[in-house]
Amino acid sequence: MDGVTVIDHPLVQHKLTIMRNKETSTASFRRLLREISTLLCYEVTRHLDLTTMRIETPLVEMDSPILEGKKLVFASILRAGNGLLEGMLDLVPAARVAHIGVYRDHETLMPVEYYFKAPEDLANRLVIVVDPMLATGNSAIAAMDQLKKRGASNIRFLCLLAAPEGIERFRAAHPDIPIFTASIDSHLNEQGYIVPGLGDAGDRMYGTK
Ligand SMILES: O=P(O)(O)OC[C@H]1O[C@H](OP(=O)(O)OP(=O)(O)O)[C@H](O)[C@@H]1O
Ligand SMILES: O=c1cc[nH]c(=O)[nH]1
Ligand SMILES: [Mg+2]
Repeated sequence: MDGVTVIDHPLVQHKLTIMRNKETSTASFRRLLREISTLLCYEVTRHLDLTTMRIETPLVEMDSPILEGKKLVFASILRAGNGLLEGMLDLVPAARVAHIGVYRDHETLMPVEYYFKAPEDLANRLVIVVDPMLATGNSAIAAMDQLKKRGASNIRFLCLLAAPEGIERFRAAHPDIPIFTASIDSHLNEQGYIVPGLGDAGDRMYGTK
């Protein structure tokens, strides 16, 4: 699918299967989400620009490649995005962080925005937005709208599961933003849940249901 990268690494798929299993405990689900996010982070950052740093090895001086971590922003769509965020920060501790509070109204499936805090000068940074679920796409689209309103123009979206309906809507609204996901699932059910899916990611992470 155009603009969508499916991260089908065996370790990712193995962990995802355990997360989908309804018998998996809250503690295990949270740990797996953190583990899987480091693997997904590896792929979503694959093409990042490097600069060089002059260092001395025990033998010689050299210009060695280094990431400009401060130029990177990880933006978590609350709440469930925080599960991905933690593993990403394990790998890139110097990244800056944005929090975007959005939940979807269970009746209308429309996004309700309640919080936004991001580093300044988003225009000069790569923003990687994380949320485990892309269902209707409404929450992610709202988050991207907010980031663009504040100047962000170089954005990527990382999720764990995506529904075809959400991908289509997201790509129509934000064709410039590539999507990275571990799976494109079958469809959305009448309540807007991804099938086969893994249920409500936030509730499974935090044990709120
Ligand atoms: O693509 P959509 O149809 O908008 O659905 C996806 C959104 O739903 C979930 O969040 P939820 O609204 O359950 O909030 P929570 O993370 O606070 O539980 C998920 O983490 C996404 O943000
Ligand atoms: O299946 C879904 C859809 C939206 N949000 C979730 O957490 N799960
Ligand atoms: Mg949410």
